[in-house]
Amino acid sequence: MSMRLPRGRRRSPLAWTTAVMMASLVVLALVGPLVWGAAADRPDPAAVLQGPSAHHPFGTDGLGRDLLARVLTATRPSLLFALAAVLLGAGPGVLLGACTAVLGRRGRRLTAGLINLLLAFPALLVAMFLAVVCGAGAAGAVLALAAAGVPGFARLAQTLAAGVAGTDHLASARVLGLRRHRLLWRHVLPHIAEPLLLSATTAAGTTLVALSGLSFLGLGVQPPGYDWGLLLSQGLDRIYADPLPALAPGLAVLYAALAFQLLGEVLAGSAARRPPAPPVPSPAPAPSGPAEEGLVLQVEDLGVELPTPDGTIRPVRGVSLSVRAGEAVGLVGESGSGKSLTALAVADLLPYGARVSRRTLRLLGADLAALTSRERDRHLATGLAMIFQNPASALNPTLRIGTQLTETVRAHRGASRAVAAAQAADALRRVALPPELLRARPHQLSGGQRQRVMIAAALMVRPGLIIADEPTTALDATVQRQITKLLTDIRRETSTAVLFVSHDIALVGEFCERVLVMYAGTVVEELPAGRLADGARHPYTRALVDSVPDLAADRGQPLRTIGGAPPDPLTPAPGCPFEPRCPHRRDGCAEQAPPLAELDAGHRVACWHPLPVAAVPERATAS
Ligand SMILES: Nc1ncnc2c1ncn2[C@@H]1O[C@H](COP(=O)(O)OP(=O)(O)OP(=O)(O)O)[C@@H](O)[C@H]1O
Repeated sequence: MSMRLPRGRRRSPLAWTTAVMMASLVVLALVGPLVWGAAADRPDPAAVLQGPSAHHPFGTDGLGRDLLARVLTATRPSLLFALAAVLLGAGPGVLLGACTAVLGRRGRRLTAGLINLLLAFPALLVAMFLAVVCGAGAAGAVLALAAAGVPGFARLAQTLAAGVAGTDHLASARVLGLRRHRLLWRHVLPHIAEPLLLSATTAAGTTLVALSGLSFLGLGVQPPGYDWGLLLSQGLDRIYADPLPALAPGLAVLYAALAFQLLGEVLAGSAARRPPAPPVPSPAPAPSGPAEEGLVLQVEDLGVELPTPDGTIRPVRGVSLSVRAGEAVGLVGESGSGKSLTALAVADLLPYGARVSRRTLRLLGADLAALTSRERDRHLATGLAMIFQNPASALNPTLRIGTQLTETVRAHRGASRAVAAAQAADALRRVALPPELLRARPHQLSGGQRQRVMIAAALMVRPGLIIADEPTTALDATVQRQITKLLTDIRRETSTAVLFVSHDIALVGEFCERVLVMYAGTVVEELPAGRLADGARHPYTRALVDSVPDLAADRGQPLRTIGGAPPDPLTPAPGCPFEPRCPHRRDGCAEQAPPLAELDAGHRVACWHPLPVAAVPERATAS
């Protein structure tokens, strides 16, 4: 986390003023008691309650002690007590709020309810009540203000953590099976630390004022100790005769509070904000069907339901797929066809609120539904790796590459730091990256290098299956080829299976051995990749293949697209979902959805009237 100011800010008058004010406070807090401490405590019966003079610029108090020395000396306790109250309040508050990003659904609800309940009590009243209960004194006042600050920090941390909860790198860390406390310390707190620190800075100013207020009311620091609040209260009796003994500590409080506010303001100008979104894994009930020999992944009748503001949608319906060891299976379809949700359902990474149904869900032979949630996490962590579309967001920007590569094997396989580092260096070499990159941070790498790092991270756990969700979409064509070649080499060398999710049917055709075509949440055709170009029998698959431009295409003509739009997931029609867009539709197609029927070995299609193999397809409407 960097708190350095941008060049412009560092030079701005506001930044300079803030720096000078903060520096003066720090210096006074450090040297004040050493330089003026003795004078501040030395009584002088001959100079009791004197007004300002050359010898005592702010006058003296009832025991003849020099008030300037006392105000300067009070800088240290005043600041220390305020900072202690902020830290003691921020610690539990931040933990309470941030843990909502890693807790299960129930835990998150309970925590959110608790935070809401705490926020219902006015902070200042709570502070005064607790100060009375704890008894007058500095410790009681600090604890009271700390307790009153907990709900505010908790709410802020909860809101910020909700933003982190939706990020790919937290999903990556989850799929690696990291325990909750690791997720919290490594993947949530570093990302929300900056705005929290800014908020704590500002809170230090308001807490200082509140603490002075408690001392002023006699509930805070007690004599013979003193802070600015107590000095203010002692000077108030004679404010009409000698205003300075009351004004000086009051101005000191104002000065310090302003310095903290400005510091927060200046730092906030350089802080980055992150967008929020709330996802978590979802449970899956009911036992799975029988295991099939040789399958790395066996999915039967998978369905996903999602609540939306307009009603519940079923973006994945009755999807069945299987992947064998070392095989590459492509999942292809237009945007919104349900590819990613299918992949996320397998990895137990669906968004919050999603409901999963399935007849069978087996990874490496194990029925995921039959495992306890801890066993399932562990099985997924060691059996499956996920590569996301955007390697920039899938890697944690605050951690070095080495840390990100090693943390899974250290957590799951108990590898020592040295062994894990050696394995990470090997993994980097296998993806053609120099081991020196272990010390680099994600921002120092190119997009292609980051995606190689993601693949290296996947290799570290030696998974049976890699799910690659649009792994090359964010990369240029050359790097795209390098990454798919790398995945092919890894697959051949290690027999790792790959489920390759992409909207690019040409790429899937090249990379995969088998292809499943999805439309409106269902699989409409499954066929060997080699038969895509001329053997596709579903009109939708044909249209997808035909929409791929080639070098021979006439550049004067518009690119071929599929006319019409996918069906509204809120109002699914009873018949074939592609019927309204299908150039080959016939009577009856709209009445009942066709089942996924086997045409010949390895080729299944969900169409009432599959296109004949030899037919020259009627091109989909150009639009
Ligand atoms: N969290 C969510 N809440 C509501 N609807 C969602 C959510 N996530 C996805 N959907 C909807 O579910 C459908 C399928 O989404 P999914 O991401 O699986 O599609 P996709 O085929 O992977 O598309 P893309 O290639 O654009 O990612 C889409 O209509 C999408 O709008």
